[in-house]
Amino acid sequence: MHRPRLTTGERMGDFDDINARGLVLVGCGRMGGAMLTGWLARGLEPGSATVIDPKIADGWKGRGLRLNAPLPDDPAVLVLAVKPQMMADALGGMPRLGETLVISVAAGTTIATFEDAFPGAAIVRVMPNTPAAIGQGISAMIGNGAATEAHLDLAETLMRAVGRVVRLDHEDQMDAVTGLSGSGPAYVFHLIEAMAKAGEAQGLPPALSLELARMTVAGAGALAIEDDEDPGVLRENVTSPGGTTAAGLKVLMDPETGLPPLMARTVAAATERGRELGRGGK
Ligand SMILES: NC(=O)C1=CN([C@@H]2O[C@H](COP(=O)(O)OP(=O)(O)OC[C@H]3O[C@@H](n4cnc5c(N)ncnc54)[C@H](OP(=O)(O)O)[C@@H]3O)[C@@H](O)[C@H]2O)C=CC1
Ligand SMILES: O=C(O)[C@@H]1CCC=N1
Repeated sequence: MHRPRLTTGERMGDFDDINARGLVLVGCGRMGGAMLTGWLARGLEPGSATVIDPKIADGWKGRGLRLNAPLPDDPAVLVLAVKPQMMADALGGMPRLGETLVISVAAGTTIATFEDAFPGAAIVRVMPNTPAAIGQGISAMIGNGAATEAHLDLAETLMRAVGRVVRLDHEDQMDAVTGLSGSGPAYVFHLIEAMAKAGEAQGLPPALSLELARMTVAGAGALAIEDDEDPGVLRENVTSPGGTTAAGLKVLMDPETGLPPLMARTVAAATERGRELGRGGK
């Protein structure tokens, strides 16, 4: 099975340069907050992190972070984690930075937009996902022409602190990545909801049905990683000839009405929305 290059795990020492020069995080909501949690757990010194967010959540206060403080002159990295629709505002407030690597995790917003805002800067566009909050994310990244291997390694160090990392060949893959793995956790959570409802429809109590659905998705996901086996083989391992799974999959895998065409439309819609946001859509 073809697998892209994946890296995971990180040594504490890899934050040395970031701790010395500083990290700036602009936008500390769901995604920025998830990443910051992982970085602090992996060796980012709180006093090296300047966090800019006008409505910073109370949970971040009193932890030694530099909250809404003046930016350092030449931080190692500036991470932009505001909504694409807020990006122009956020960029408008940025001072000129020295040799700082600029990382954006925003859906849609293109490298060209950041090149206009930070002429000559090394820029890495990253698409993470929220399982980063528990170190189980997957991030895809691509750099601009000014981003050296050292810049890409620095971005990878940060993203490896919150999960696995894949490098893309072209920026135009980023919208499909967003539609698949960036948005994907929401699809999986909805799968849990739909399975739980389906169990209820067959007479199970709601709490029991939700527990069965949640652990089934979590366990199957963990097995898919641990076993390193093609998911089709894992599926066949569950499917006894003439058994219950075969009866269920006949419905789920129907090429006209089953999950494949539905998932194709789902990922296509999310991908197209990423493209729209990239064109400046609101
Ligand atoms: N959530 C996800 O699963 C993923 C999100 N992303 C990307 O991450 C980015 C952030 O998304 P998410 O974390 O969900 O959004 P959130 O709204 O949770 O977080 C964004 C934060 O930025 C704050 N903010 C708004 N404007 C500014 C500004 N000018 N300067 C500093 N902070 C500002 C917001 O404050 P306020 O609420 O007051 O506006 C908010 O706290 C988006 O670009 C999204 O595409 C990428 C992958 C996955
Ligand atoms: O919904 C969004 O636009 C963001 C990007 C990927 C996940 N959340």
